[in-house]
Amino acid sequence: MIPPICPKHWSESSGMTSSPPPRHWVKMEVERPHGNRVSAELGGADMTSFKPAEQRDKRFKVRSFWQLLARFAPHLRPYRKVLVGTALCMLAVTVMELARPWPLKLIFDEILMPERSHGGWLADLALLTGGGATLLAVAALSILAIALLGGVFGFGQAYFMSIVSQRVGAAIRLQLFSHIQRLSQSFHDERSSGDLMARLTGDVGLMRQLLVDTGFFLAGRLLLVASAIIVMALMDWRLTLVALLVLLPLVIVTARLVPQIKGAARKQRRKESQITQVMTEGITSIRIVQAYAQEAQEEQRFAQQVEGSTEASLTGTRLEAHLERLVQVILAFGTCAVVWYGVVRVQAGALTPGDLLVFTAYLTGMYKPIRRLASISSRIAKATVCGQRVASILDLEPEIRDHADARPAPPFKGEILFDQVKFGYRPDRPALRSVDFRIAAGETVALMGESGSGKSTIANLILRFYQPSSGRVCIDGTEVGAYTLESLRKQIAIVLQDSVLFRASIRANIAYGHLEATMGEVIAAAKAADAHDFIEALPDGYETIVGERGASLSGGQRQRIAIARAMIRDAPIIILDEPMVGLDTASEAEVCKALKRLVARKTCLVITHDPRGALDADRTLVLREGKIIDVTDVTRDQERTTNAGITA
Ligand SMILES: Nc1ncnc2c1ncn2[C@@H]1O[C@H](COP(=O)(O)OP(=O)(O)OP(=O)(O)O)[C@@H](O)[C@H]1O
Repeated sequence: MIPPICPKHWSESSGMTSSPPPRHWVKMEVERPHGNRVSAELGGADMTSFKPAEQRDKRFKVRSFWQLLARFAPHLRPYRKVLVGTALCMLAVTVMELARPWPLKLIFDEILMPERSHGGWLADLALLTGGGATLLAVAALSILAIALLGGVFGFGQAYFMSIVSQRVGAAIRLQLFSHIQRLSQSFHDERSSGDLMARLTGDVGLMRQLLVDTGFFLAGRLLLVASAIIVMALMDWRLTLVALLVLLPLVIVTARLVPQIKGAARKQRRKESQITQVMTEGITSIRIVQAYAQEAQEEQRFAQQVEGSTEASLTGTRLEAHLERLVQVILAFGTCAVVWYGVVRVQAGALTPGDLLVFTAYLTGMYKPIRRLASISSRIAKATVCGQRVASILDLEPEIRDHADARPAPPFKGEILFDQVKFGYRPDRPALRSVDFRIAAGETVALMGESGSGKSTIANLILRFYQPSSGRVCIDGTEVGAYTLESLRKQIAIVLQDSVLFRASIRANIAYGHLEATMGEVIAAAKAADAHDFIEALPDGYETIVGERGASLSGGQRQRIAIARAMIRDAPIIILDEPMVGLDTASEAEVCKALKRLVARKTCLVITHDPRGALDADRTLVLREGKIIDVTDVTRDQERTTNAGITA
């Protein structure tokens, strides 16, 4: 089978390989009639370890938070003005934080204990206001003004920050989505959609939140700590040294515990991603799950992942709590030493009581981010894991892409040539062994053969989803690799056994084959596909939203919409992959009629098990174990087998 189509797999005649889809299409959800792959990946393997062949030698670049910031910093560029606004607000907030204890110093040194004043600009202010009640009013109103201004600038900072954070998150998500859409089939063969969803939703969201919010928080705190240290040093460098002494034990403790916290946070984040993965697979594959009555098994698998995540989370929380207690004790020693030595300095007349007040206030501000060291490290570790998971996808180059000298394909006549084509999805397992055939323009050729003989692989190579390991696949005498992917695929229309319908109107689903199509063209295509009458009979006609998974339509109706979609594309080459399998006799007759109209005067390759599905093909090619064998040979084989059976 050709893999089922959806935006992540391929676009059925969409030509979405190198230009982004129009906005109204991006929103559509994908319907996959038989649910997602339920495969060996069910165990929720850690997909960060995945490296496709072409990437195996590349070392992963993002290892630390700073590398992560550097990696995604270009996304900040469009928001330079907002960033300047954030920086200015941050600066103002820092100034307000620094100013906060000064009115109290004014009250202590110039109102309560003027005899201990050391002069300076506060004493000048006291003189200017005449002291007493006026000075007290100035001090009290300053407290209010500083708080108000701090609040206003703090709001501005949070507002600008959220703009940057949301926009950057959206840009990264869009970049990742576009990139995933352009990655080759070989990549999608190996990835579960659950893993990709986890990266697109959870990882990008968390990374954005932590990267921008934690980044700004750290920047703000660093600014405050640096300016507080400068002001403190100017006031009394000895006391500042005492305040900074606590850094030594802090460094020792954090050097021991932070890596463990980071390890636990990384593990927890990976487990959370696996939960999303298992959850997405369970929900998107609900038909298979219910059909096989595997709900209990899915629940168990989900519970296992939740348990793993809870354990990692508990380990992280325990380590964080441990570090927090230690930091608190060390900081308490620091505060104790500063207050002790500070009082000695006040008694010695080197500082005023107000100075000590400012000192202790700054100390609190300085110690605040240190106290949050544990949670910050854990957030940083999580952001790094998320960033790594996102960057590891963005770093992948599509295996199949336009060659440097690729040119747009001219309008095809439709001749297809396979010349000594060899190909294997895995190097050790050939799917095609030296395949040779030619389909003339306008010819309909049926491709038959037992399951696994390589029929869909031939279609995959015509669409250039994969690269042959040797030999040539040509259209109109030119190798498909010489054309740009978009121009090649735009001239091929496909209809599959399980046609994918998007969660959108029937009109939009048909127009997917040719986005600029007019309503008249949509109706004409539907009429040609024998779909017009049943569409008109639906309550909203062409505007009927196809229910999730196309549940409101029968298999035959879905197929006829898919045929209309291929019809509207008016492509010179049509590929039909078992389009009538699973239909009842009545639907089969209707679909067959529509298909015959679709393939008239086009080059058509019909993949089928059943001679009835060959649509009066001009020729039949038969594949066996990756090799073409002439139809007459097969007939002879069959006759021989039949005769042998009769003789026996
Ligand atoms: N994405 C893939 N990765 C690895 N092996 C694959 C992949 N797709 C197909 N194969 C293998 O390649 C061989 C040919 O597969 P292909 O799908 O072309 O057969 P087919 O004749 O179309 O079968 P069917 O009629 O059952 O759809 C098979 O052995 C199959 O297991």
